[in-house]
Amino acid sequence: MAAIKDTAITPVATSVSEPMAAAKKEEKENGLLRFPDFSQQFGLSRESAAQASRMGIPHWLAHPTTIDRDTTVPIDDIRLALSSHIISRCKKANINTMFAVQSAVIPVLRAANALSRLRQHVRDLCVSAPTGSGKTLAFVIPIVEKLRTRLIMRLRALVVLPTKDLARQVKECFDYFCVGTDLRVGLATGDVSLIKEQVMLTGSEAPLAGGQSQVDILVCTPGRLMDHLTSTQNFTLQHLEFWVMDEADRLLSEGYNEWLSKVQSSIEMSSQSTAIDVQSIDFPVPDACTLHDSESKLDIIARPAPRIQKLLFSATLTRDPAKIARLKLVRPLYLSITHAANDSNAETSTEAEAATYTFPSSLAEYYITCPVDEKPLWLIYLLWEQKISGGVCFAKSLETAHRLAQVVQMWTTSVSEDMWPNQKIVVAEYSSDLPAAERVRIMRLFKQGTITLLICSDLIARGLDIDQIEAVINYDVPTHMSQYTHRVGRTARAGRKGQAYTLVGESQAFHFKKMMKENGHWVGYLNKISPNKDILSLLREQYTGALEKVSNIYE
Ligand SMILES: Nc1ncnc2c1ncn2[C@@H]1O[C@H](COP(=O)(O)OP(=O)(O)OP(=O)(O)O)[C@@H](O)[C@H]1O
Repeated sequence: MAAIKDTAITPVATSVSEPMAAAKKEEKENGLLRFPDFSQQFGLSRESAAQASRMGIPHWLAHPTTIDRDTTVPIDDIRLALSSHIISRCKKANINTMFAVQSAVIPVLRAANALSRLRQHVRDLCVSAPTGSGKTLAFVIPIVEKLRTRLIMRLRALVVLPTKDLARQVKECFDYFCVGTDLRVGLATGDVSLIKEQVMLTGSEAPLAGGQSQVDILVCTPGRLMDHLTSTQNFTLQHLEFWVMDEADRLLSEGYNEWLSKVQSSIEMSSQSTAIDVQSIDFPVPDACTLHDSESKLDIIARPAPRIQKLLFSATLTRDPAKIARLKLVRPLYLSITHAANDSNAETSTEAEAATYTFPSSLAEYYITCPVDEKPLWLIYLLWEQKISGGVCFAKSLETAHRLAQVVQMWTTSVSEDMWPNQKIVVAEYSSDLPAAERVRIMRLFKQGTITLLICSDLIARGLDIDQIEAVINYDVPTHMSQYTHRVGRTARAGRKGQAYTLVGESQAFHFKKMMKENGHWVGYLNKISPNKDILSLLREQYTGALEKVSNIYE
């Protein structure tokens, strides 16, 4: 997810292949009109496709349309069909080419929007693309393009994200591209009171049969969306055209069960309520349907509601058939940004097929094996030896993060300056327990470089887009590949270089290696660091002192 920044960003290396010789029928239907690299060149083998079908994975999900992650397209390429408004906003943010995911998704959405006003034919889209590959702009740009010429304000785009921080980030991105248009973007995350949000969303009018909206685009978290569906007067999804689920696999996971069915039923109810007998209308004309509109009341009410296009984005999209079925997708198209070299790095063909996780090409990955009970010492060793600044260190729980931060802090204060020529380590704990203002302060100091290492739980493991993160350290070994993917994805974003280090306890080494191998991400990806024993024993002395001080705090 991205806030648009003023700083120059180096895009990934350009490798636009020739347009395909002939647009196939299927591609035309998808809106994939003669676009580069859209062949099924890295699709599943026949064998694994058969296996997918045995597992109940639908055909479309087992056969993604794949796009090489190094594909880029200039922003003024005719196939993107971008307006001068969007092009100038892009240029202002130093965005001169579209990344692979944007090059793939934007034409599909632009084509779908252009083809029919009623959009009855539109296909739902599932997009899987590596962390930091630019998924946010892939939906922000086409939505703004579609809506920026609208006449009246209605809630037409709903963007749902799992956390407040991510929602705020995406809202900033929409705000940036909406500058110079009449579009209004709302944020509903519970950061302000429900009443304030209600006034922001729908005003304070008496109930209107068709609802009313003061925003065109709403970025929200699932919990707050449910609050508005149940208790906000005039809040309606009946005019919705886009429903984006970013970090979709998270939104479909156990903890987020209820919201999906609530939104689905709200949409179904409103689509039924549009099938009104037009002769019998005697309720007040809904504001959202008529104000400033050139169309007549009957036109609007009699017309079927536009079909909502569901857009799912994730770096680790679920292939669980049951979860996917709950979404009730219509003619879904699955776009997957992947990497041809996945195949060449994998040891075996089974590994190549298992390589469903794609990582940024600018990411270097390392691991270091160490005794579990000495992990803090080895973390300190890594910080020192690898000269890590701008680092984020992930621990498995808030408690571990808290204790670890204390040990490292004690250690940094107990070593003499001359042990650290030209290197300063300033550590801060960053946790959901901290008040929001304190988190903002810590993040500001981190961005300024005053704090060099953030120690946290998985709070910011997903989606967060911070340029200054140069390295990620897995202090606790991730238990799932998707957890590993999202954590390390906080660095090496948008083509920038980044490093990921994993501290693997000796007893965890077997499972870590197994997980990586099963996911086709071991040989050629993970590099082992062998420690310098002399330096380690030098550091051990101060470390023991720091440990004692922390133990005293707890006694
Ligand atoms: N075409 C582009 N040119 C230059 N920079 C870009 C481009 N597109 C996106 N970016 C920048 O790339 C960074 C990562 O983008 P974004 O946050 O959308 O990634 P993401 O794919 O959503 O990652 P994650 O899966 O971790 O959420 C952002 O800082 C964004 O501004």
